[in-house]
Amino acid sequence: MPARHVSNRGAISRVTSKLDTPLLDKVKSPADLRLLDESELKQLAEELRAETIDAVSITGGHLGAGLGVVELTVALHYVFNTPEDKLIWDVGHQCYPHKILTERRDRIRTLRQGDGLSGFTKRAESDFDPFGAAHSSTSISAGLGMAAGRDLKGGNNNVIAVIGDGAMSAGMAYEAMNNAGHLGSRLIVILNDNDMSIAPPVGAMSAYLARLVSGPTYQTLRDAAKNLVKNLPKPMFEKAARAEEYARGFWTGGTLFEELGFYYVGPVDGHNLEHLLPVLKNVRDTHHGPILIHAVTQKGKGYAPAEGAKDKYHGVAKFDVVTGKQSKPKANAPSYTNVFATSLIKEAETDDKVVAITAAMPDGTGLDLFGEAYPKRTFDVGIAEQHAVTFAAGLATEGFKPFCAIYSTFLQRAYDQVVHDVAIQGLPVRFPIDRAGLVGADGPTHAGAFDTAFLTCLPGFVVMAASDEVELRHMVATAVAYDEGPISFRYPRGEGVGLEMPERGSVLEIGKGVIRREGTKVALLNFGGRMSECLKAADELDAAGLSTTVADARFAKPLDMDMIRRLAREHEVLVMIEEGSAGGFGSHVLTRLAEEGLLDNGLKVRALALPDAYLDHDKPDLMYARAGLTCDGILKTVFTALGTASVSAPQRA
Ligand SMILES: Cc1ncc(C[n+]2csc(CCOP(=O)(O)OP(=O)(O)O)c2C)c(N)n1
Ligand SMILES: CC(=O)[C@@H](O)[C@H](O)COP(=O)(O)O
Ligand SMILES: [Mg+2]
Repeated sequence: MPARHVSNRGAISRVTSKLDTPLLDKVKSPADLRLLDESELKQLAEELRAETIDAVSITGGHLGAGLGVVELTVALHYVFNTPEDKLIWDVGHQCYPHKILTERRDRIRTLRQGDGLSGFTKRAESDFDPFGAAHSSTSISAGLGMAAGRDLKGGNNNVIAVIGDGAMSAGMAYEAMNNAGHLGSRLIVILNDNDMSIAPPVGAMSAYLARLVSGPTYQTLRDAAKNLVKNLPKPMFEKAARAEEYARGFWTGGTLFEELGFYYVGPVDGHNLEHLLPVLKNVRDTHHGPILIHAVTQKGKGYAPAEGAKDKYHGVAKFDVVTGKQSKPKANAPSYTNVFATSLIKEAETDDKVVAITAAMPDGTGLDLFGEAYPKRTFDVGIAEQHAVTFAAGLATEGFKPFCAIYSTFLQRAYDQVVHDVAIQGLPVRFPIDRAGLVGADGPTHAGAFDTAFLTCLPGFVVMAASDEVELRHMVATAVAYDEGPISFRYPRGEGVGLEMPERGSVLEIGKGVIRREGTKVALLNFGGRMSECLKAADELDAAGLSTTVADARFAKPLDMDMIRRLAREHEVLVMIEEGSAGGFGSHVLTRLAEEGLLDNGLKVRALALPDAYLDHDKPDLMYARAGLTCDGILKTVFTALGTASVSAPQRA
């Protein structure tokens, strides 16, 4: 049964460009691009860069990465016969120039908006997107699979995977390269080395690449490369194949890649079409493989505000093109991320066992702040979530209190490590889970939908969710104090509700929830970030004469069964609400109610969770409304349970 995708089917404006782009105007698709003369491509790239900047200034999104691959995008679609030749973008956040060149320029200003273009590559969106992305380091595996499929079918098309230096720090990339080297498939990997991840890169790989790029050969080549590449033997590998070593380590010797069975070509200047085009043509026409082209680029290239920014404008709000000034909405309250980071810093002041781990997301998780306070107790392991979890487990065996901070969606990548290396051994690793629930513009690939379900099924795991920023501060303190085994606490992307914050969190009693307001007929049992919607619904239910209790479960494991039994016995309707998929909090409550016979006496019980579907990107509130997880959805559920569906929600003033 195909997975369902739910999106807003409303109309959306297709704002078109007002820029003067005479060459780009001729290019609706790569077929048009390939009609241009090579001498026109430099100007086309400049127009494409301007269009990308203008579009993202309106939509916001991932700008820096796309600016870094403008020339590469033009060269790849010019040399290769896309979409027959498969072009895969790793992570896919750099795909905006690609989308503009592949029949989507007229929609590029709908990027990341409801019913608009996805911010990543997406199969359902275009034949030019052979593989969906957004989580990093998948492109080589997918490309190798396509190459193997091609060979089985006797096909002859090329497969090209473009992967960044950051994405190359993930284990999956090596698994794929190792297999590619073994298979000897005709696969082209382009390492887009801009010496940047989201933050400056970490790890031995980035040091290795820096050596290759800074090596004397490359430096010399960069000056003389123009002549050299023009005289490059065609195809270069046939001529050099006799000198296997020479062929594999062409120009500068990418030993690491050669050992994995790749022909290494590079480094080449990824912004110089006169370098790129002959190399890509040669690689296209050779029958050797797999080949890795090491392209050196600059994230944010060609836009001064991006080039000058520490994060190279990796992810931006709408901005003024002239000044680069981003228009970020004024925050009404500190973000959950900031509350987590400041709370952890506070705890670490008096507990030197507290350490923190991030997988290449220091800013996004707030561990950049923790790292400023405690640099020796902060570890950025690169885009390597699997390693991060087991590394944290190792720290826990040494008596430390590791806070392994990974977004919900990215924690999915390390699930076996969570089970095998942490849970089964009962190691006290702490999991701060940011971006829990729906995240909005990043869409289904980044939704934090499944962590409650995949953690509550693990014996010995303590699973918490913060219903506001004060609760989050308490949960950080609780996680520091709890040393009996693994513990997680989830919290949403964005701002808190604007509460007065205690200086320091209080340690919560494990497995105990709290009643926020007392009623007698309806009970709303909330787990996580829907608390404000529950309180709004309770106001409306009270106004409709339906006295309503609101409880904060705080824990999905262990459940506060004393409180749940009381709610079930003392109310006619019990509704559980969570920002997660089925199989999580509500499912476990239902199971326990059934086991204890609490469903036998006519209790009207409903479990509100995310639908069994992938929700396309939009504003989070609209997505939650579509999921039935807002005040109106709760009201509708209660009235239907009471059989008073005809009683519509009281008309609001
Ligand atoms: C598995 C996974 N972890 C983390 C992220 C968050 N993330 C998005 S882009 C990025 C950096 C990618 O660096 P690189 O591959 O060098 O691409 P660049 O942005 O430099 O073009 C990260 C860590 C992700 N998309 N997937
Ligand atoms: C492309 C990618 O995966 C990250 O840049 C992600 O989009 C960050 O998400 P936040 O904006 O929620 O930090
Ligand atoms: Mg990079």
